[in-house]
Amino acid sequence: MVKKSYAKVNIFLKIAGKRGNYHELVSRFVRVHNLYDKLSFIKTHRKAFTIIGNFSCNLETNTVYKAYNLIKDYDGVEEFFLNHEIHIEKNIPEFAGLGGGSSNAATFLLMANEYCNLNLLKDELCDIALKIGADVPFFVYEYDSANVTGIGEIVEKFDEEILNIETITPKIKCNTGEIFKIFRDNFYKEISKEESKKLLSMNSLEILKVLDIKKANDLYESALSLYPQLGTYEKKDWYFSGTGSSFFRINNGK
Ligand SMILES: C[C@@](CO)(OP(=O)(O)O)[C@H](O)COP(=O)(O)OP(=O)(O)OC[C@H]1O[C@@H](n2ccc(N)nc2=O)[C@H](O)[C@@H]1O
Ligand SMILES: Nc1ncnc2c1ncn2[C@@H]1O[C@H](COP(=O)(O)OP(=O)(O)O)[C@@H](O)[C@H]1O
Repeated sequence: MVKKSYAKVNIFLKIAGKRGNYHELVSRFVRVHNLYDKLSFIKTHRKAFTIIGNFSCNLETNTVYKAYNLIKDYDGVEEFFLNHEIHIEKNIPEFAGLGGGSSNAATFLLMANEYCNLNLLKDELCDIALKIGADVPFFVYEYDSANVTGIGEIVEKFDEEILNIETITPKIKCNTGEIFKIFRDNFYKEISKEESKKLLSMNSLEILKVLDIKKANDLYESALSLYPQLGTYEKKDWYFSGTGSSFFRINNGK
């Protein structure tokens, strides 16, 4: 019972509006094939819910624990996790804009659905996923590439060639909430409907040909103003994922 839990990057990330304290996104999410954690369920006699892994967070804030709490009342789930430990081999850096925690929660839901015979449909898993975090639905659908809108709940598969993505993650702990706040106060702008339609229809390689790092990610300038050290990692053909701190480039055809 082992499953890979992939990282993602945001090829582009634009803001389309406000929803309460949140912001609506227009974004292309793409799975990073060579960067993943591994989740496994291993039989145990411990008789207590257990997650084993190299995290900086405590159990209560772990996304996998949040996911467990949302499904534990389904038949057989509690019993299953009294008898199986969850092991997570962490390779995706945290606070990285690579969605590691969100990906782990989605992978856990997919595995629990299978091994506890819950028979939940993807759309039902997506409703649960959204309660954990905005990026979790993307990972539940297991698409290589998708257009993601709303605050993350609208996920539409995008057909394109598999991208060979290289990432670097500076050791800078970017705070997502702080970055959105600076954006709202100092850099706020909304993408137009026409621009949004255009980007959502273009493939990722085309998009990156026409956008530079600042135009591709509306949150980059806000992140840079909070964490100026990020600027030292800026290089030609590299882009910024989510709220950072990771930069990425595409190596297809190189
Ligand atoms: C912007 C993205 C794009 O992938 O950044 P990364 O986390 O990947 O870097 C994500 O959607 C982030 O989602 P997630 O990391 O789950 O954010 P949350 O923990 O839910 O939100 C932390 C805080 O950021 C702000 N927030 C988050 C998401 C959003 N669409 N609008 C917001 O304004 C809110 O103030 C919220 O309290
Ligand atoms: N299973 C998990 N793996 C990694 N981080 C987690 C997990 N559960 C909760 N977190 C917490 O989530 C935050 C980072 O989220 P993560 O998804 O790794 O990165 P990002 O939001 O930068 O893409 C940190 O506060 C981290 O401690």
